[in-house]
Amino acid sequence: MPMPVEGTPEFPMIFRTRDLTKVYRTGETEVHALRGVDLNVAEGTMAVLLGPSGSGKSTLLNILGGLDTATSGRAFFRQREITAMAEADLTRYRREMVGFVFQFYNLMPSLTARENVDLVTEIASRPMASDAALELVGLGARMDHFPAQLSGGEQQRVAIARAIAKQPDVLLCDEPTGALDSATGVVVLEALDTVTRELGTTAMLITHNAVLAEMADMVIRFADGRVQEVTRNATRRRPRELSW
Ligand SMILES: Nc1ncnc2c1ncn2[C@@H]1O[C@H](COP(=O)(O)OP(=O)(O)OP(=O)(O)O)[C@@H](O)[C@H]1O
Repeated sequence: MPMPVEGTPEFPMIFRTRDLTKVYRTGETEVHALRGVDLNVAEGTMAVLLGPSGSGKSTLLNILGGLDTATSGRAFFRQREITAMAEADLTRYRREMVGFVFQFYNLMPSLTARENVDLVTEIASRPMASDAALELVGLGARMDHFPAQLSGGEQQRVAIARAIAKQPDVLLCDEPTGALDSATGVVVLEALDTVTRELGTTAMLITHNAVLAEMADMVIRFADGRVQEVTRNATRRRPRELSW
């Protein structure tokens, strides 16, 4: 079957970047974190980003998510140029469109799982119910538990529920299983896989585990601040089907 032509109305892009660069300056030192990134990510894609430590993966995700700004080049979210947004627009973009999941869960220890998710749903414009979000990640029975009463994997699933409860258009995940053993990691990735399939959410997932490439539609390999290679899988496999 021929590959669909990217960027057509039938196959629209959610993210596009053109010659995106990022230079961090600390005193006299310059770090070229991104050295010209050109990338197209189609709507509804599960993208996995692989590459050595320091190759620029987090920097790219942070710019796409409006947490950081580029030094030069352009990045678009659909028809909107992220790299041209003023601070207030970036904040609105981030709040309405983007869900983040990080390696560390950043839950409020004094709030239950449900209350942690409520924090986001209360300020979102079209949230799903917190209970429904927690059900989606398999924590329906644990909604009234505090973070200290939950395992690491369960806490990360609360963080995923929190990220998806506002029904973001895109979910950006920076090493979400980095702090978990592989058995727990599979459960967390299953939750991510399920919610993104059910909600049709585009996801970009940074990992050091090359096995996870198989759960992606699109695999982006980074090296030295550049996209070294983009490959596509005909089908995306369930995390539990992967051999770890
Ligand atoms: N805020 C910052 N100030 C200065 N340098 C930074 C900053 N953030 C990142 N860098 C540098 O930019 C480069 C790219 O970092 P980045 O975190 O994007 O890489 P990464 O591929 O995500 O790495 P890892 O897999 O270790 O998370 C690194 O050399 C890093 O030290």
